[in-house]
Amino acid sequence: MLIRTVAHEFLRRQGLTTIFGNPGSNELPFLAELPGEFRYVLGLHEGAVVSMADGYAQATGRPALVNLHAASGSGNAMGALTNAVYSRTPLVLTAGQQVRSAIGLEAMLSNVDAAQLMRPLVGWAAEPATAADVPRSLAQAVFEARLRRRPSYLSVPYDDWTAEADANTAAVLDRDVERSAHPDPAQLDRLVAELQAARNPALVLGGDLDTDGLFDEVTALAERMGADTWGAPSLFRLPFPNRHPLFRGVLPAGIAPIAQALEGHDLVLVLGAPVFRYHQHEPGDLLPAGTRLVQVTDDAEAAARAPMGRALVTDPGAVVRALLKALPEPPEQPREYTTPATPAQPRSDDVLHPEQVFAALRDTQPADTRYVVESTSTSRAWWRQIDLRRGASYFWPASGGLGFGLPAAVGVALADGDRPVVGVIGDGSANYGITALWTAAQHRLPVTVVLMRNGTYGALQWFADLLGTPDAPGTTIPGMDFTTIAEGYGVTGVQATDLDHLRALLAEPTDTPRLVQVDTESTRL
Ligand SMILES: Cc1ncc(Cn2c(C)c(CCOP(=O)(O)OP(=O)(O)O)sc2=O)c(N)n1
Ligand SMILES: [Ca+2]
Repeated sequence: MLIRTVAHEFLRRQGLTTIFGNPGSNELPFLAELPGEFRYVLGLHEGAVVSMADGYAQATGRPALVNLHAASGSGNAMGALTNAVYSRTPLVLTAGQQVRSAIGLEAMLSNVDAAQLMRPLVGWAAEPATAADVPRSLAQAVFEARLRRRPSYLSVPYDDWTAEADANTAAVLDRDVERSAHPDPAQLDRLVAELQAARNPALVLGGDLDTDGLFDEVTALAERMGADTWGAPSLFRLPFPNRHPLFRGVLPAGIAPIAQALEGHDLVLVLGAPVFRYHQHEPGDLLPAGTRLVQVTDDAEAAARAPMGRALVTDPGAVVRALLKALPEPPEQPREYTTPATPAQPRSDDVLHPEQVFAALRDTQPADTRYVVESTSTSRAWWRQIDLRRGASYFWPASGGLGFGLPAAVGVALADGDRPVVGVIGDGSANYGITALWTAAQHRLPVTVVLMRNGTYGALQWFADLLGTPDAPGTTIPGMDFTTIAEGYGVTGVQATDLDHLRALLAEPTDTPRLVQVDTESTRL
């Protein structure tokens, strides 16, 4: 039996039969003789490949397999990989390497120090010392990704795949690794006592809770506590209904504004989030005077690096379920969802305000739509208008690395055809993952891309104001027409001419990929 055969069989048993990739000659010996259950999703750039896999893994809730080309391909993947690191997506990255005898003399396509290239982004990286160790190393890459909830990377010299496997090599086929982490009863008792003693506790909820499928339990916990509930700053998934009467918004990503937002709360319970994913530097007090913070996360590194508070490293889901058991039921309260504000109007009549676009999506798209959003200056408008009441409804680039949105929308659509998928993509962001349109066309995916064309890197213009650098160059991007770019990749492109036309376009269901371009006013974060 060949090493390749053992590797394919191990991947099949682990359910890793969808390969997101862009191949070079080094990868062909791995991709040969794939069993029938496998499918290969070709992306035209490694950034798009990784972000498609990221969206797919987040939507399926399982690891996803990626196959990249040596150094050039792996290097192209790094930007997209930063998002997968912070959304804690268990991607298994494999990459082809030159034949063993040619690596040292740096023949073409040698990845000279393959494992080193991908650190510190990946949680684990290796290149097996012998062909016989390839299947075990592949298994380790899979288990490391799952256990660390962080991408892993394995580089394999391409002459290894056709080496003969021995009985020990094949032993890996029966392996599996599980982990369970439950809080200690004393830790729980202490947390319950703190919550019951708190005068005015607040909840801060992180994207990990939605990744873990805890949307409904967390909503029940907030109602049980009757607590003001916030989304964690730089939120990459929505773990709570954003129009729920207890929802106070997504915390701003600045030190001082977070402390201001939490004013009046004597205890802040952070679930499934780092403390905190700050962004713009707005120095100030970390917390209001007298406020205590408790963080519950299974991300030990996030717990270790927090600048304040106490952390409990355990499964947040286990804590949520335990608190639901321990805290008394409140009197029945009507759950009156909040009504969106009237959408803001643009300053000129040849563009729409982003709030008008988002209100149109809210009013026309099915309630179970999944949104993949990468439009960096319109977040305030987004949360003022959208109404999301289900889990796995919102995906955002977790490290802020652009190029996630368009490919991830394709990956989410590939994962689950039961829920409609809409990408809300800025005209700047679109360019970093634009090739994913081609993959969407090839797979005839029913995904809608709303292309927000404001002719600027709007978020950077906001930062330029904040940083006092209004004269910085490189923040305007005029003259692009994504309807023709989309057509060039095989996707129908339509220009929305006004609000009524946009609403009519969005109200039409689609069974093929389409891009709807809308001219919008450049707004501030
Ligand atoms: C890979 C990459 N390159 C550059 C940036 C820097 N950047 C850039 C270039 C932004 C502007 C995005 O423009 P957009 O058109 O997508 O959205 P807005 O106009 O709404 O800001 S926001 C931001 O952080 C980034 N985050 N990631
Ligand atoms: Ca823009």
